[in-house]
Amino acid sequence: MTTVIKNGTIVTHDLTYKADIRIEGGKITEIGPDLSGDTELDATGAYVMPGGIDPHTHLEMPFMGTYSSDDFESGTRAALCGGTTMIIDFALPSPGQGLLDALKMWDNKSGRAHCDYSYHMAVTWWSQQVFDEMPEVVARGIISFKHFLAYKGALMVNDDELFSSFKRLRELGAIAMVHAENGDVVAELSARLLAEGNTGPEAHAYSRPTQVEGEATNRAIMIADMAGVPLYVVHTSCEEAHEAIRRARQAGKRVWGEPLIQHLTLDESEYFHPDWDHAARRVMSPPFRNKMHQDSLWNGLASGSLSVVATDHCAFSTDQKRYGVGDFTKIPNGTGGLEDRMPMLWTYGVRTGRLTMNEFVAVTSTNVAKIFGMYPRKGAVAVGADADLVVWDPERSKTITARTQQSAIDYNVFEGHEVTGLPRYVLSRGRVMVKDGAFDGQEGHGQFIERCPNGPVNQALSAWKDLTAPRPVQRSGIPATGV
Ligand SMILES: NC(=O)NCCC(=O)O
Ligand SMILES: [Zn+2]
Ligand SMILES: [Zn+2]
Repeated sequence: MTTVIKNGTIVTHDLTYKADIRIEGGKITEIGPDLSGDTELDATGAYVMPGGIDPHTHLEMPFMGTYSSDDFESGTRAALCGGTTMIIDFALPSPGQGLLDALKMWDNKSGRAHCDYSYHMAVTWWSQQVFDEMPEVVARGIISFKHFLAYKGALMVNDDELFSSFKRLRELGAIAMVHAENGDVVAELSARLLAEGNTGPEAHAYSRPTQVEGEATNRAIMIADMAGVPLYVVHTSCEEAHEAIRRARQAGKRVWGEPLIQHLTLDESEYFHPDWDHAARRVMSPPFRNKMHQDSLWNGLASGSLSVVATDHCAFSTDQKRYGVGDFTKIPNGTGGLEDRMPMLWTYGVRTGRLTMNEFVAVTSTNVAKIFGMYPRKGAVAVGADADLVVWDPERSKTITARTQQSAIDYNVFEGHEVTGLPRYVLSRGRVMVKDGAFDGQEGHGQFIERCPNGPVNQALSAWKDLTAPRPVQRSGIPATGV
C-alpha cells in the first residue's frame, strides 16, 4: 500500500520547493515530481511540512491536589487535529518515588495515544537511588531531565541538588531542563500577598514578577555551564529570562529557550478580567506578561536566540480551577493549547511576517527533533524519515471555541481568536489521522519513540570542557615545605 501526497509545496526548516511525496510502511520512500500511489492525497494550494512536535505537555498529571484533565487519548487527539504529530510529556516521580517506578506509571497512561510520544524525566528530589536509576532511564531512550526551581515544598530542588543532577547528566550525555522561577521568593511574595488580602487570580501574576524568572534562568545557565551540560529552559516568558539565554548563547554556552504560544499571544490583562473564572482559567506559571515581553519573545524566535514554541499543555476544568477561590495559591497552575499551537503561531507569526514559513517549521518541529535526539527520524521531510506530515492549507480559517475543541475541558484560553492556516490532512507514520479537518484517528496507534543520547551538542560541549578543564601546573622545582 503506497500513499502519495501530490501537487503540494514542501516546506522544511531550510527549503521550500514543489514535489510529491511517496509513503510506504510508515516512512517517506521517495520525493520527486509526478509520483503515483494506491492512495493519493491532493495538496494543491497547500504546504507539506513535518508534523508539529510539542516537547512540553502534561497529560493526566497529578498536580496541586488533582489531575490535569486531558489524558493521552484526548490530548493526542487534540494534538493531531492541530497538526502536531508527536508530543513529549513529563514523567513526574513524586518526591521519594523512584524514576523507574514513575516510568511504569506513565507507560500505563500512554497506551491510548493516537500519535507518537516520548517522555522527559523530572528530577523532583535527589538521592543515591535517583543517581543510580538515571542510566537506565537514558538507556530506555529518555535523554532529557527536567528540574523545577519553583513549587517550593512540592517539586522544587535546591542548587546543590541541581548541580549534582546536572553533573550526572553530563556523564550520561543527556540534556538538562529547568522550570526557571525562584521558588523561595515566589513563596514569600505569595504569603505576603495573601496576608494583605490579595486572594484573587491576579495575585498569581503579582507573586511571579519577571525578576524571579530572570534570576532563576541566569542561575540555571551558570550551574549548567559549570557542570558542562546543555540546558533547555522551558516556558521562557519574559525579556529578563530571554536576555540571560541570549547572553549565554553569545558567550558560547549551550542553552535553548522555549516560549509558549500562550505567552506569545495572550497578555497579563487576562488576569484583571472582572470574571473570576476567566482570570483563574489563565493561571499558569510563569504568568502571561505585557507587550514588551511578547515582542522580545517574537524577536528571539526570528533571530534564533529562542529555539522552540511549545504549549505546556496542562488543562484544568473550571471546577478544578475553583479549588483556589479565596486563595490564589490553590488554583491549579496550567493552561491548554495543544490543538491551537500551530494555527495560532501561523496566524500571529507567519501571516504577520514575524516568522518565515521555514522558521515556523524549525520552531514547531525540526529544532525539537534535533535538540531532543530524534532527528531526522522526526522533524524532517526526507527519504527514510517517519511519514509524520501535515498538509497545511494556508487559506482555511476557523474561530477557536471550546464548543468544537477536542480537549476535555469546558473552555479555551484562545476562545474567539480567528485563525487562518489549518491542517487539510495530518499523517502519523503514513496513516491519515485528520482528513479535511475531521478526526479519523486510532486509539493506541501512537508509539513510544526512543531518543539518542550524546548528540552533537553534548559531544562538542564535553570536548570543549575537557580541553579547558583546570589542570595542575607542571613545575620543575618545588620548594621544600617550611618547618
Ligand atoms: N506551567 C504550569 O503552570 N503548569 C504546568 C506545570 C509546569 O510546567 O510548571
Ligand atoms: Zn514548568
Ligand atoms: Zn510544564
